[in-house]
Amino acid sequence: MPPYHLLHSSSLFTSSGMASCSSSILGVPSIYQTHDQSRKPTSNLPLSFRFSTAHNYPFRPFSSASSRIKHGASTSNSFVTSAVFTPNSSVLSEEAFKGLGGFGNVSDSEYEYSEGEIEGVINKDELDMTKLGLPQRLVETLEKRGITQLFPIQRAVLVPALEGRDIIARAKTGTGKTLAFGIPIIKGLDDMEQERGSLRRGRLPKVLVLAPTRELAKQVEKEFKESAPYLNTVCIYGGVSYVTQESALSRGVDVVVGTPGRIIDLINNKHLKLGEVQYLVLDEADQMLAVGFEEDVEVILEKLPPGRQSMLFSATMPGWVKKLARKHLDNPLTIDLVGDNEEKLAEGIKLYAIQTNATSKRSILSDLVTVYAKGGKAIVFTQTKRDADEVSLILTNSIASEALHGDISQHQRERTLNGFRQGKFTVLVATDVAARGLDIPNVDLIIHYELPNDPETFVHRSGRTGRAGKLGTAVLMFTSGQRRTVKSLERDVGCKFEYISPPSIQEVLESSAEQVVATLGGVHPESLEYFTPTAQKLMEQQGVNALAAALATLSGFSQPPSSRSLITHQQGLVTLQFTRDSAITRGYLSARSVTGFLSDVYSAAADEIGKIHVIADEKIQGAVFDLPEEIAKELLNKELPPGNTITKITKLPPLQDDGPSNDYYGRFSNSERRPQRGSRDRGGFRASRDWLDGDTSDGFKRGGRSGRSENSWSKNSRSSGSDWLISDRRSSSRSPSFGGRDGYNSTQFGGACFTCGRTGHRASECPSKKGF
Ligand SMILES: Nc1ncnc2c1ncn2[C@@H]1O[C@H](COP(=O)(O)OP(=O)(O)OP(=O)(O)O)[C@@H](O)[C@H]1O
Repeated sequence: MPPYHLLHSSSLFTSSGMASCSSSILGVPSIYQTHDQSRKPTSNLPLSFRFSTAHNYPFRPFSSASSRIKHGASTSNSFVTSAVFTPNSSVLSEEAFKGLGGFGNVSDSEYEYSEGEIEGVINKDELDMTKLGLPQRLVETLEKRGITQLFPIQRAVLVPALEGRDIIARAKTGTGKTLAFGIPIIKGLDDMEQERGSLRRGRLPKVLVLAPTRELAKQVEKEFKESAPYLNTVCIYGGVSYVTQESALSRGVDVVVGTPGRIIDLINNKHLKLGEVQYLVLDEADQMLAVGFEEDVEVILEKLPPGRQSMLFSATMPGWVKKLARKHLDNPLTIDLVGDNEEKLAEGIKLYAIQTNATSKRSILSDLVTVYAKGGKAIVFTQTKRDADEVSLILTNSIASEALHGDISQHQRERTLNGFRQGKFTVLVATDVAARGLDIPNVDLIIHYELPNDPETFVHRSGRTGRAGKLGTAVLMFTSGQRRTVKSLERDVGCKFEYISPPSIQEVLESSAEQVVATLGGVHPESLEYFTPTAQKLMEQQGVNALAAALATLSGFSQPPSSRSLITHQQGLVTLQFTRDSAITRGYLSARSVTGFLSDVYSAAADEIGKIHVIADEKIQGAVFDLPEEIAKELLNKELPPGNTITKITKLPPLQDDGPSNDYYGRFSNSERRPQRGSRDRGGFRASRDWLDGDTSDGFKRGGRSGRSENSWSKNSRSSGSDWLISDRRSSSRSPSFGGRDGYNSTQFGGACFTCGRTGHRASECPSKKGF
């Protein structure tokens, strides 16, 4: 048997090693039985893996980018097939795909395969749950949940995991990592049970899964319980009574899933004994570090018996995770379905970015939810617990919403999440504690109400939608000062945003009406009978207006929507466009000349005007600006000198400065009370530590956030990470959530005077005007 290039933890990703190449371990008719030196890849690929959209795979792993098999050079002592299959530039050991088709043992070359070449090679049966030699009862429970075919990460992990290999793996969000370790473990337990007879009372756990958050732990527990209800799975986490967990353990247990703090407590009080653990899973290992669990994890790992099998799932590979892997994993195989260069987000997530400011973002938020979630579920991510509460409260006026963060009791958090899962309310406003691992089916929209702290958080937040192959939308809200950070984000994550404007009133009304129409479809026919006579009478009397009135009321628009600025989206303002005929008036149009013009026509308008934006079109001399509704109405009625026009517009033309340059333009940004810098609870990981394992007595002592993780999975992200931090820091000083400039006076005019150009007073109060 020739040696194969494997990805080892000893060098963590580069060294070579020996591997056996067993076949048909799952009863899969394997094309790849041995590494035959004589086989060479040709256009008839020996490697086979088919990812066809017809099978509804969670992402297009091997299709969009060319997929590569790298064949390494012969070494002096042996021929090394560096058969690293790189779907979408992912690094994936050949070992992981044993049984899926042969990697030829070939000469020193590299092959690029097109989508067409890759497709059509793998045998579909190789992903079919019924044909993998899995326990029948597992196949049946999975089938009942609609899980009939392996997802790529599950297929990649399955064979080596069943062979007993230690594994380090990563895959994109929502691609089924839980079952990737769950299926082989359940099969392993099933085999053990067959050998040893029925499961005895008081038995010690064979499986330990460590998760960084309670919610994630509960989810993994759920996945095990739903897939193998015949096993006893116990979830151990803080914030709830010890008694239930202790008695569950004493009854005998197969799988323990939990957060490190409570697990340590139960080990210490001797209710949890790890002496028979045969499988260890470290889920979201990098997150353990981020939330300060590293010490606990190390203590737990020391207590596990040697010879167990370990699997480590991690989105990034900070030094601590590498060290952990080196110390506690045995010659692990690395499976990376994300890769360095390609997009880190799961396929099917459409990304939008919208520039907002402190004043407008709340009103824009509810419109974004209306237009982009279309009545489905949405999660809004805020930076702080306080923001989560406030935003949820404000949204509740128009859309049913609840907040979720670490200050909410464990029981309430579970109620909230269940309510959201069941569709009792449609918008969850959460801090980043909900960013990782939460698997809530059919979340249509993610809104980043505040920029995430780092690219990984962006990926994980966004990954709460577009799960298991479904489509989803994520919208990033940012201020003008954060543009650079948004660009860094695109670079780091390998994604592209489509920049959008706030939804227009028309779009909001249309979406609301569509949602009402969808709800109408759910009215029970028997209920209809009660209302039909009245409906008929109304139709006779009012025709289509009757229906329109019903739609308007149900949409929450029984009163016409108030006007809204197209520039700031603030209610009660109207955006007007001023143009002058360049044939009549020569010269450059400036903001000051617009104010001057307005002063002559209607001075109240000049006094009340917000920031003036000059139109970016060489052929048009014009500008747009906001005015309060009443003043705008008056102005529109004024007679203007020939060659000048003022109109109310419904769509913004391209503007020279691309919208407001900071959060302090014109009087209209003053209306919102701004909290003082420092008075905010910054939330973040440290503050959210109690969410994770809140029952531990030492609270945050174990370290909280241990600094930003270095990311060795991605060469790019390390270098650009510092960019990110720099731009983030820079932007945070301007961030609306921290109140902007120190000493900001909420009653003071924040814009520049259009007469003299100085800040701090309006044109009407301009000292220089007195001399006119
Ligand atoms: N083979 C499959 N077929 C259909 N659905 C599946 C399959 N495997 C997993 N799922 C479902 O896909 C969803 C996402 O799975 P899971 O939560 O394990 O993803 P994940 O990769 O761990 O995501 P994250 O990185 O966000 O934690 C779950 O609802 C799960 O039940």
